[in-house]
Amino acid sequence: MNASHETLSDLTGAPVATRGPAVAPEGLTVPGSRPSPRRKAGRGETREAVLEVTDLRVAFSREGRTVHAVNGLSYEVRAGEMLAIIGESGSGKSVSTRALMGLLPPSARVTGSARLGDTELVGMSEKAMRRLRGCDLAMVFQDPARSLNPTMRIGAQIVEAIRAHSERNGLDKKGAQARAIELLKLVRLPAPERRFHEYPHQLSGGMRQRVMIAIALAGDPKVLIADEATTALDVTTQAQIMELLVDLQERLGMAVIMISHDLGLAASYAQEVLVMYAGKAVEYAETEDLFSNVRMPYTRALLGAIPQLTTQAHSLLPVIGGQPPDLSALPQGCAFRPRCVNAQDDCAVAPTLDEHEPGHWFACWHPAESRRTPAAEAARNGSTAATGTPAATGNPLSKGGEA
Ligand SMILES: Nc1ncnc2c1ncn2[C@@H]1O[C@H](COP(=O)(O)OP(=O)(O)OP(=O)(O)O)[C@@H](O)[C@H]1O
Repeated sequence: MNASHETLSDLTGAPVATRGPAVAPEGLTVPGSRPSPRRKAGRGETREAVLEVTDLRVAFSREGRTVHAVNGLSYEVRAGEMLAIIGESGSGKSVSTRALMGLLPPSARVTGSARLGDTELVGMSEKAMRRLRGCDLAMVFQDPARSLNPTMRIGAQIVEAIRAHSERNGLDKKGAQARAIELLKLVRLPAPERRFHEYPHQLSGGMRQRVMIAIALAGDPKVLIADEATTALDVTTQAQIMELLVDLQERLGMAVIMISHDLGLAASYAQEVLVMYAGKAVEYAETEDLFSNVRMPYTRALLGAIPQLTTQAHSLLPVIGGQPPDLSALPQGCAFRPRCVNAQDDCAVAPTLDEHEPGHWFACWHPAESRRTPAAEAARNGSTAATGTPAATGNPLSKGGEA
């Protein structure tokens, strides 16, 4: 844990969010007033990368064929920040993160590198992975009802998770119970002492997801992966859970990888966004930069596939014309070529993911025109100075972004 961040006991009972973004009356952070995201490449980045993924590949053997689900994925996540991984269904979002957790079936072959601090995750033995999983690296899934044991009280489930890490935390049963209550307070479950003794079916969907987050926090993770963690929730609860994650990430100095098909959520809460197609990163930038200056035709298509970027659109899965590629017979060149409005003959050669503008990476020979022309930049800087507010932060989609 980063020493500059608060400890768990500092946090429980302490007032919420004493620095950083503005605080809503209920103590929840306000997405529109979040601080500007920072990025490594040449912008004076100060925060450390806690997870560095390099050329990650995952292939499954299935019925005599090889399914190339992840095809050379690289990114990094820093302490206290959120990276959103977005993309169509089947683009490799879940497989790429499950590979980090060692949660893939034996038919999966994982290569490349994923370094969590000094620890290499790829190729790690199951025994070592069991020690690390839920500890340095934790995951929250879409359906808390299925992840929780319906026959166990929630307190007992959290205590079990804490006790699983007793080698590290040195807590006996009583200490673990006290910590479980602290965790329930930390995730702002109402009436934590009472809820401790309740069963999952007595809680709402949002409360159950808070319990799952408490379990994920039991090992004091450096990186929390939220795989469609709010998809099953109504829009209001979704926002509350996202705000909770943002708050925890900032206060505990934890990095969060948010996997989502919801571009609006990514735009509202993440510092950086990585867009995946056919198991590859095709666009990668700070959130505001990406959504206000989309260069990759696939990202544009994803944005264009959302009928209206209103709150109602939050649960819609973007669907774009044409079929996603067959991952066991990927086409030569750019995998998006058959569906791309800008495709030309030279797309038969695969473009690499390059940093075409400072901090803005994309893999395309014929991208959309950049909005970062000198004139546009001058106008943009002028308008930001004129308003005196972090106009470029928050949810760019709701501020007349690229969509
Ligand atoms: N066990 C498996 N064997 C073979 N192929 C698999 C296996 N698990 C996943 N895949 C394939 O890997 C590809 C990527 O799947 P993944 O679940 O990562 O997609 P995703 O982007 O998370 O999609 P969604 O948003 O629908 O969850 C898919 O084509 C999927 O069919």
